[in-house]
Amino acid sequence: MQEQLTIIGGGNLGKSIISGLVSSDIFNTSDITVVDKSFYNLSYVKDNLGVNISQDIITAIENVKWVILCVQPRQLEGVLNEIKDKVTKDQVFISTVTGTSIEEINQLLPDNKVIRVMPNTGAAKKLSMTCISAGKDVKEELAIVEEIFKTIGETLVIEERLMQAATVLGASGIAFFLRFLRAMIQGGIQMGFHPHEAQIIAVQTAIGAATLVAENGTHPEREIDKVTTPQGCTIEGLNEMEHQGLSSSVIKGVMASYEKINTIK
Ligand SMILES: NC(=O)C1=CN([C@@H]2O[C@H](COP(=O)(O)OP(=O)(O)OC[C@H]3O[C@@H](n4cnc5c(N)ncnc54)[C@H](O)[C@@H]3O)[C@@H](O)[C@H]2O)C=CC1
Ligand SMILES: O=C(O)[C@@H]1CCC=N1
Repeated sequence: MQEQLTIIGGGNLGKSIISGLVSSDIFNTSDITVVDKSFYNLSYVKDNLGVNISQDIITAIENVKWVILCVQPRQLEGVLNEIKDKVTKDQVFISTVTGTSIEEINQLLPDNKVIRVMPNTGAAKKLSMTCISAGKDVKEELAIVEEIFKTIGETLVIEERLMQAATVLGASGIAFFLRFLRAMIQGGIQMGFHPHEAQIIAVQTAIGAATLVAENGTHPEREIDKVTTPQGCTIEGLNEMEHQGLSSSVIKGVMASYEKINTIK
């Protein structure tokens, strides 16, 4: 793409998105700029990702078509107030900011098209799940944003009312799956593997499990049935996990996260 892209906020998610984008070829590296207050984050970006860096937010968005907002919810209002008198109508704002609606952003940037996206840190490996929503009048830009995020993983266009749920399932979901993975590794160590061996086995098994469902399109329980030999060790382990509340605690955790997200500002 010939146009330029600026990311405001080169923190955890910003760095993951940039890592993915520089290893895809949708933008030239020289057309990507990261602006951040933190020199520490900027020097990481410069040294490892090779894109332009800036601490001057106004200069960094000048003549740039696409602006990704990637700051924490509490930081967003300050950023929008800083730039609102300098933006031009043709600039499109792509917000990753949790819990902030398109309408709220349009209150400060009334003349700009705004698209909400919810990627995850898998973006760094081009394995993001990115949910996207936009208003009715932004069809053309929505298609381009889909194209951009498709280069760093899977995308799904959703209604904006589902953005909070997408955040919990798809973005926080990275942490939820990793906690389960950690528990598997701990079990492996207790059975006698060195931690690094347990990690190799658990990680590859997780990739295999997810790939079976992704590529076969089957329900997870169908793939579970293929593993559970009658009276075998798998069903013994699964039933004990359920007696201890595995599914129930995961669903309760997801819902606690969902309740919290509606209070974030
Ligand atoms: N970390 C994750 O996995 C995900 C985060 N999100 C959302 O993305 C947004 C960013 O999250 P993180 O990257 O985790 O936060 P972070 O705190 O790691 O990064 C935010 C960055 O913005 C910079 N910043 C703050 N105010 C600024 C300003 N006025 N001008 C320039 N730079 C400024 C900070 O220095 C920091 O580097 C949040 O709204 C978060 O809820 C969404 C999905 C996943
Ligand atoms: O924990 C958070 O609030 C953000 C949103 C999803 C991932 N990190």
